[in-house]
Amino acid sequence: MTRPAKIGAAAALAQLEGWTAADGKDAIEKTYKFADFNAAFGFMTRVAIEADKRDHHPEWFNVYNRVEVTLTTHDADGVSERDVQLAKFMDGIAG
Ligand SMILES: C[C@H](O)[C@H](O)[C@H]1CNC2=NC(N)=NC(=O)C2=N1
Repeated sequence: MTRPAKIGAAAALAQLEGWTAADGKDAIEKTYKFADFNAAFGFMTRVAIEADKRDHHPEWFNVYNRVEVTLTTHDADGVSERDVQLAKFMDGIAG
């Protein structure tokens, strides 16, 4: 796989809805809320399988029905198009 280019949080946010820039590092964040833990963990499971296929993984934190996600690309030292694509996948299945 080729090394991804850094596009930066601002360029990523221009292509997304409901995401914000992280404090202190070049990353994008979103908090998803689901009906209950089952729905939240179902979302995480679907994302986990897709993320592993892409070899591009989220930083995330879950309590009950809430999933806080941070996306960045270590190889790019910031946000890349891979983060935009994973964010769009997450938004597409979050319902
Ligand atoms: C060694 C491993 O393939 C790399 O660390 C991959 C894995 N998953 C990754 N996920 C994310 N979000 N960013 C990366 O730079 C990244 N790099």
